[in-house]
Amino acid sequence: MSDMGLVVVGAAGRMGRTLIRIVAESEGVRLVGAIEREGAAELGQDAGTLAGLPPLGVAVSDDPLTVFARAEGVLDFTVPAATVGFAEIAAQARIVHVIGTTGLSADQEAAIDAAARHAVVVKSGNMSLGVNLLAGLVRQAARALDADFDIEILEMHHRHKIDAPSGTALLLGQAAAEGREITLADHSVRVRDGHTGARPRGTIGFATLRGGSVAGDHSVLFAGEGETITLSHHASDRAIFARGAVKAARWAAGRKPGRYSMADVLGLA
Ligand SMILES: NC(=O)C1=CN([C@@H]2O[C@H](COP(=O)(O)OP(=O)(O)OC[C@H]3O[C@@H](n4cnc5c(N)ncnc54)[C@H](OP(=O)(O)O)[C@@H]3O)[C@@H](O)[C@H]2O)C=CC1
Ligand SMILES: O=C(O)C1=N[C@H](C(=O)O)C[C@H](O)C1
Repeated sequence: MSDMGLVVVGAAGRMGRTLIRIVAESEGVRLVGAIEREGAAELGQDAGTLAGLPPLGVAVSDDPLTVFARAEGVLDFTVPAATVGFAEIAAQARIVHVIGTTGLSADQEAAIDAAARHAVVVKSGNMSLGVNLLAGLVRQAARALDADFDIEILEMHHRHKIDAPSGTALLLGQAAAEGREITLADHSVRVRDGHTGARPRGTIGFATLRGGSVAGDHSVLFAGEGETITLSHHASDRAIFARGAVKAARWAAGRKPGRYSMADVLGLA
């Protein structure tokens, strides 16, 4: 079987460069395209050079329509509006779309659902094995502990991150809500400021820290009377997300159109 041809969009970004490196060193896949937005300084550069590797013979382009036509999958860690556009083009080309982008609105999520009627989409707020395993543990703990245990989700990321709470924090919140058999949207507290009053029982709180170069730290606290259980994940290298994305693309190849999660890919669903 020939290697799966992958395109990295947002090629010059933190994740884009990491993805190019991981695709180049992974078995069963090869880089066939690298996309940046119109006007980007990196257009025309070799994708390998951009990622700190020897040249790969793939020039960065701003023409996804042409590049997707010669690919079997797209790895997309960009921004929500760009991801919605790429989803339409990937669906037209009937190729796998692996989406790591976070911070999509409800309307943007609906656009991804629409694209997934025609193409295989794997979307997750976190592509690492560790976080997806953690989500299962959080679900289990939330099922075992009643609302006497307050659930709080704490995340910290680098100073450049533009969305909050992180996609991972929301994924972990969703897992906790499922364990408790409640709806996250009706129980989440995402902001606290000033005279807030006492904590409403049964809510799931989110706290966001931003600073430095932190790749992604998440903790879920179950705080009871006299004891607190903390479940945590610490990312020290973005390669964990990129390896997960490559795994997802390979898993998705040849599947029925639809929207899948990383838990599906890892057999944790
Ligand atoms: N699910 C997961 O496991 C993970 C998800 N993420 C998510 O991935 C996303 C990207 O993160 P990160 O790499 O740190 O961000 P960066 O800002 O470093 O990278 C995003 C890249 O996308 C480019 N871009 C923006 N619009 C377009 C467009 N229309 N066409 C092509 N390229 C475009 C940006 O270019 P420019 O800067 O010139 O605008 C930039 O190079 C975030 O949403 C983040 O939360 C990150 C890590 C793991
Ligand atoms: O922006 C990032 O960097 C990350 N974003 C994802 C998120 O929003 O959870 C995943 C990871 O934590 C890194």
